[in-house]
Amino acid sequence: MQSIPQPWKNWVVQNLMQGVAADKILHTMLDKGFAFEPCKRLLGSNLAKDFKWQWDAEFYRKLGQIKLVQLKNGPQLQSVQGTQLYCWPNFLSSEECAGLIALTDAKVRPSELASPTEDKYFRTSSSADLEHSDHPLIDLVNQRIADATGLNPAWGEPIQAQRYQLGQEFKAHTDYFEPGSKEYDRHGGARGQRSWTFMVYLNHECEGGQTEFVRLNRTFLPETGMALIWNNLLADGSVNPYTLHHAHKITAGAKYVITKWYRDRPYQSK
Ligand SMILES: O=C(O)CCC(=O)C(=O)O
Ligand SMILES: [Fe+2]
Repeated sequence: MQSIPQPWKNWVVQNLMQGVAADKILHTMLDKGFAFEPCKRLLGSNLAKDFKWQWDAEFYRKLGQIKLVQLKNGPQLQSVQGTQLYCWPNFLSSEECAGLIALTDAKVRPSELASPTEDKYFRTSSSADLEHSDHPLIDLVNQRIADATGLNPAWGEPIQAQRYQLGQEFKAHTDYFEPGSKEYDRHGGARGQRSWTFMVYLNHECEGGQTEFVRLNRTFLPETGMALIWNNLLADGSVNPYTLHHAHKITAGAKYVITKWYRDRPYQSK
């Protein structure tokens, strides 16, 4: 899995051959969501040695070192392949989960897709944006996530809840936006790429509904209050395809989760 797809590599070479300045090529790539480090490697000596960019390897190394990584009795690292994936049982109490389920039921609408797909059964769940102003419980949960991660809340999207009823699922997808795609143009840009995902299961009164990281060979069964936390980016800032995951179909009951996605820039809603 290459961090810059071959067609984009060809595009870079063509531009260099036509005499386009390396820093101009670089800025186009950055605007399209490619990370600085792999672009810098690709451009090699064409780019001035002292070219500086805030979102460099050091930036993503720090972004990868969230607080929970350092907690001795905290969540456990679950995965291989250089992916940071943590599981944290009892992150929320069952009372807190029940409160969030009630808020979700009061607000749900059909879920949207970040990337267009021909498959209208790709994501069949319902979603609800749980805003700060909705209820003090949302503030409490946002605060707990901020305390647990040390991530600046300004870089987080509002919490979003998902409800899956019988037969509903979210097929294998990544939470990051594909660099170089229309999806990145629409959702990334000034608001940045998705970095960390902080997800909490709100119930386990269901069959099916497991979350499978299909390229990591890791599957999690819903457990009330348990958090799954993963970094969608690698240490050099490029997207991590190993984070591909599938929320399997519900075969009995219903499943509820909340998700907070973080960006790699301060997030401002449109
Ligand atoms: O419901 C799950 O298990 C995963 C949800 C998810 O992947 C998402 O909302 O992006
Ligand atoms: Fe997801």
